Amino acid sequence: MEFAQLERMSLMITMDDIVREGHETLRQRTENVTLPPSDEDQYTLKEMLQFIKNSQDEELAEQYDLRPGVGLAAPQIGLSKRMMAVHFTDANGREYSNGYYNPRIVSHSVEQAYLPGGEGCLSVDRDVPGIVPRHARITVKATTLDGEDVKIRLKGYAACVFQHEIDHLNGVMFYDHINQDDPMTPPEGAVSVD
Ligand SMILES: O=CN(O)C[C@@H](CC1CCCC1)C(=O)N1NCCC[C@H]1C(=O)Nc1ccccn1
Ligand code: NI
Repeated sequence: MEFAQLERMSLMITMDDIVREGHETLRQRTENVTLPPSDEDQYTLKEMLQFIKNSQDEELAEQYDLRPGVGLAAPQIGLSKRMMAVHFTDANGREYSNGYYNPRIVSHSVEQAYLPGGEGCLSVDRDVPGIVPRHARITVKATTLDGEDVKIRLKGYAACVFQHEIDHLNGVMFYDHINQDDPMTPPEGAVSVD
């Protein structure tokens, strides 16, 4: 591998690598990743997962000025590819920490859910108040960082996080879902996620 590629490969992701609103990749549909993934795609997805972990480490977040996050999608680092990473523990103490290629929602509940405090985004440097209606339960098929084809059933906070990330892969931002006429009123029958 030539030096330039090695040099690019050795850099950790910081906030400087995260594109903000107005950058075209945030509004593009991404292309599927060809599997098995190239060394470069594998390295990138590993770095995306590492960024999320680093962002939740107080010392590293302080040292590198990272905004704590629980998920990251490739368009947020200017890469129009169907890749995302998550690292968080849900209210039941279940841990989610992995990178995914070509995640897709294969089924979902009619029932809706929402995070009571609304949502934010590392690519959005402003508060956008409002309820973001999500599917309360989803089933996701994807290939993990380790190359395993998985089918995951998600509900609650985890379902919201995965939907937020998969939205990015389709050029959708969280505020696209907010009801402009009545942003703070949850849709009929929607449940709040604790
Ligand atoms: O596309 C991905 N993103 O834009 C990062 C987002 C993803 C979440 C937003 C709502 C559901 C998924 C993200 O993580 N945030 N949004 C902006 C600031 C806060 C931050 C967050 O929620 N941090 C956090 C850290 C530790 C524990 C709990 N929360
Ligand atoms: Ni986001």
